[in-house]
Amino acid sequence: MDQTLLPKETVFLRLTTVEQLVEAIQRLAVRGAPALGVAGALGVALAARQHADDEARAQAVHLVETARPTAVNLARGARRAAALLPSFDAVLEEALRVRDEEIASSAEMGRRGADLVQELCGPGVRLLTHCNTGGLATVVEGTALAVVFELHRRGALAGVIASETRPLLQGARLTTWELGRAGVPHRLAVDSAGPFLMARGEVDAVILGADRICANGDVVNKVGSYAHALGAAAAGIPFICVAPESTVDPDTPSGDKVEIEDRGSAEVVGTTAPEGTSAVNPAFDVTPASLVTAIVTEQRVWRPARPR
Ligand SMILES: CSC[C@@H](O)[C@@H](O)C(=O)COP(=O)(O)O
Repeated sequence: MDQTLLPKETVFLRLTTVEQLVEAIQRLAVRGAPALGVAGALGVALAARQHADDEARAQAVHLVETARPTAVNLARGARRAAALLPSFDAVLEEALRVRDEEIASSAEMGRRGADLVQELCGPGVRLLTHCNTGGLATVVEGTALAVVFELHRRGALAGVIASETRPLLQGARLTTWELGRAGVPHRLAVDSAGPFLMARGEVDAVILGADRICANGDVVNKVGSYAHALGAAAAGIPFICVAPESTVDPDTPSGDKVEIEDRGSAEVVGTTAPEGTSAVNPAFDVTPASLVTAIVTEQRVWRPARPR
C-alpha cells in the first residue's frame, strides 16, 4: 500500500523491479523497520529475477540494502536473502520466511508488551505513541501498536494519544487511520505537546517502536522519540520500546555509531517557510538506554536502564 497517500487514498503498489522498490522505500511509500526488512528480502528476489549477470545482480542487491541507512532491518533482510543467491526460488522462500517471522513476532510482542504495560500501569491505561508502528510498518498488527491492540482486546486500555510525527506525519496520517479501523479510542496531539501532557498527568506510559536497538540498549527511532523519553523521565512514567529481535543490532555498540538519515530541506520547509530556507532534517534520533524503562521483543523484556 502506498503509505504516502493514506489516509485519503488506499492505493496498492505493484513493484516489479529493484529500481521501483528502491524508489518506493526512499519516498516512504513502504516504510517502518520490520516492513523494510521484508521489502529488502523481497527486493533481492527481484534482483535475482532481473539479473543473470553476477555483477549486475550484486549491484542491484547493494541498491536495495542501502536504500535507507538507519533501520537495521533493511540491510539485514536483504543480506539474509542474498545469502541464497543466485537461486530465485530459494531467495523468494527466504524472503517469505522473513515475512512470516515478522508476523509471528508481532503477535508475541503484543502479548508480552500488554502483560508488561498492565503490570507497570494497572487497568485503564492511557498511552502516548509516536510515529507509526502498526501493520503498515510491519506486516500485520505491528510492534508498539500490537501492544495497543492487545490491550484494547483485553479491555485494559482507556485511550491512546498519537503524536503527529513531524514532518511527514506518520502519526497523524497512519497511526490514527490504523487505530480508527481497530476501534481504539484515540486523540491526536502535536509532537511538542507530549512532554506537557505527561507532566499534566494525562499519560501513564509512552510506547513506541525502533529502527535500531544498539548493543547497549540505546534506541534509535523516529525523530521526536527522545523528547518524549525526556518528558517521560521528568514525569516519572515508563518509556517502553517494542521491537522484534530483527531490530536489535549487537554489532552497533551505541547510538552515536548509527548513521542517522537526513532527508533534506524540502519536506520540512514545504510551503510554510520563505523560499530558499534550508533545514536540518534528521529523520531519527537516539534515546539513551538510561531513559528506556523496557525493550520488549518477541523473546524477552530487556531493561537496559538497570545496572547489569
Ligand atoms: C514498527 S516500526 C518502528 C519504526 O520503524 C518507526 O517508529 C519509525 O521510526 C519509522 O520511520 P519511517 O521514517 O517512517 O520509516
